Amino acid sequence: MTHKLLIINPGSTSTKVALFENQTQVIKKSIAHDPTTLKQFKRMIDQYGFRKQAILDFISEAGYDVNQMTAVVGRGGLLKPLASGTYRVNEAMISDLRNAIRGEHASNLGALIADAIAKPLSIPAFIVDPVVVDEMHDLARYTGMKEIERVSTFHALNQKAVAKRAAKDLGKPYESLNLIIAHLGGGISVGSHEQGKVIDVNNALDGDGPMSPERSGSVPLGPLYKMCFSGQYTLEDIKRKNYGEGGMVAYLGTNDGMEIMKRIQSGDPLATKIHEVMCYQISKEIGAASTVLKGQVDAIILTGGFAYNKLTTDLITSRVSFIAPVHIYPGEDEMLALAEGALRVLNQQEEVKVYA
Ligand SMILES: Nc1ncnc2c1ncn2[C@@H]1O[C@H](COP(=O)(O)OP(=O)(O)OP(=O)(O)O)[C@@H](O)[C@H]1O
Ligand SMILES: CCCC(=O)O
Repeated sequence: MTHKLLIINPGSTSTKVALFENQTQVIKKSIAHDPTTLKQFKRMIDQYGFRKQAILDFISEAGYDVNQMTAVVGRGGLLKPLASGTYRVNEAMISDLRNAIRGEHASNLGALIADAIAKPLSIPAFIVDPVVVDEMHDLARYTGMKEIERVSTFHALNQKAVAKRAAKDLGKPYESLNLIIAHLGGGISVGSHEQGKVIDVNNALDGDGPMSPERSGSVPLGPLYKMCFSGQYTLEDIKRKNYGEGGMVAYLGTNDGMEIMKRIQSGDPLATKIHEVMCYQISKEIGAASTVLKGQVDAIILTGGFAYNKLTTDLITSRVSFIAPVHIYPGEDEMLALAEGALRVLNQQEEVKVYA
């Protein structure tokens, strides 16, 4: 049987859309959203109608009929912590995403839009490996502040997909390998994969880990709380410094890796320095992950948009290759990973999970 899948992957600056016939991608587009248009929406949920219409317009302009779809699959958002897998979109999930119970993130729109398209067609809507997949071991959950617990929030979909691809290339089951996977995107997460489980990972959304193109990563607490109580900043100002206007954006005014590379090539000393700092911090996080895995590391994998850039991967490799061989899987496999997650359930190779 041929399953016709509509795949929806909302990101901070774009919505990626694809149609799949079983595992074959028929069309794909990354619909870029103008940052000034997005800024008009106060909350993420306010972008729902705008993004849904952009998806439907793309499908009809490409000459396809949404009525022919047999399932819709969205990227999963900030839900309660979950086991890895494929989940049917249900009312509990819709309600938690609408109320942003774990915060605002573009991926919250994946299930909402998938459900809105699927429901009138009486076809199922799914999410796969949302950003809250939680396989962390107990030790990783503690901080030094009793009131604050570490939670697992990372690029679970791409990390899991790339891990399985790398395992195949290494000729071993994912469940038999120890891998460190660094996703280098707009946000950065470094996961310690121990025999098929991500037992520790920095929280890519919450000021934890290395700086990224648009996030601050960890900063010393003392100066931060002085800033918070100085009266000079609102909570929103501080949040933006951590997320959206931190990292490369704070120092260089852009989160665009290509632009930063151009500046480096033209000899810009600040761009060169800040890029090196980001690579240094990523390498430190990889070093920390190697201790989580007690030095038993089969491979280090660099993935995400910045992994396309040789200067970035060379700088990181020069610091971490003593730990394990470094493999580069640039970009992301998220659309295929979403399609495959739905197909495993539709073809009854895996049981669909229920969000409660
Ligand atoms: N060839 C390249 N050289 C340098 N940087 C690049 C290249 N290609 C993409 N990038 C940068 O990678 C980043 C985006 O990566 P990616 O597409 O993985 O992230 P995203 O999907 O926007 O966010 P996230 O991965 O955090 O969800 C951007 O800063 C982009 O400019
Ligand atoms: C938390 C993973 C997704 C992101 O960095 O935006």
